[in-house]
Amino acid sequence: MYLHFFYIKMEFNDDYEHCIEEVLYFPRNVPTKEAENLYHNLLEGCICLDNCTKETCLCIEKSGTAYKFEDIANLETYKIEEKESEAPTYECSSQCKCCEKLCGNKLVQYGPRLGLEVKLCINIKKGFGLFTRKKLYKGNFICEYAGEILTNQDAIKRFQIYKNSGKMNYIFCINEKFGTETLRTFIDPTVYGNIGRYINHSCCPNSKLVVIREDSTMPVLAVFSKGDIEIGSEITYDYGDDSSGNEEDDRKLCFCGEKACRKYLPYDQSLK
Ligand SMILES: C[S@@+](CC[C@H](N)C(=O)[O-])C[C@H]1O[C@@H](n2cnc3c(N)ncnc32)[C@H](O)[C@@H]1O
Repeated sequence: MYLHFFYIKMEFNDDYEHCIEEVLYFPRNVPTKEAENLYHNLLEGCICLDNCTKETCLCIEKSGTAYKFEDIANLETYKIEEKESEAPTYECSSQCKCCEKLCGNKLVQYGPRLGLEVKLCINIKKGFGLFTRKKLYKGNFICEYAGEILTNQDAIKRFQIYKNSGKMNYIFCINEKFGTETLRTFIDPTVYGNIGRYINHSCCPNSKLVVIREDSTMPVLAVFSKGDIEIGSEITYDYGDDSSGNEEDDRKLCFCGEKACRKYLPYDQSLK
């Protein structure tokens, strides 16, 4: 009886809603019909008999790092380690043989942490933003950036439609390098998405993006804190390196308010 109680995992509970009616809450990525076949390959899982460790687990070995935690049963205590390579982090999944409750290599798949809040930013030109009502520590998982997964062609088409109708851009392109190949994945939470869609850009951000893989080759984009984040702070990450150009090139002004502001929001030239 005591053991049973000890092993109950305090899972995150994805009970957020959108504050905008026309947006539908989708907790995880969903490929469109056109993109469905891009990610049909299942990944090999681990064969750990009980808990997963750096020494035994194939998924942790592929990642190069493991999550650190004070309490395996409390996901709020989990932290991602810094790693030198930009290789994805492989979480254990339905393909693995390890024991669900004893595995410390599952985090992002349980959904966003509690205590996040969507509200209008003080500078209303930024629109809504995502804020935390709880203190976060360096390496804590915040939420996924989930939405529809698009083909390259659809991403270009939709980007133009959104731009011509004066809408904000939510399409995010993940660029992953595998040797000489670059894999580009487009996530669009404009209509179907989760709470991650409200995260604004900052030129001096408090969070970063990490690419995760679970049971398939479809990437999952996860937001982790870069340092400690105080109660009430807005969660931000850097949308990308390319802040070149000017308003004549349709560049949007950045209102992050940081001293080191690069003046324009980063822009993905390939969607132009
Ligand atoms: C992913 S959405 C972020 C959430 C958005 N603010 C909202 O109200 O839903 C990206 C859009 O937010 C706005 N945005 C994000 N960061 C900004 C910043 N630092 N300065 C100005 N606008 C920003 C831009 O319009 C951008 O296209």
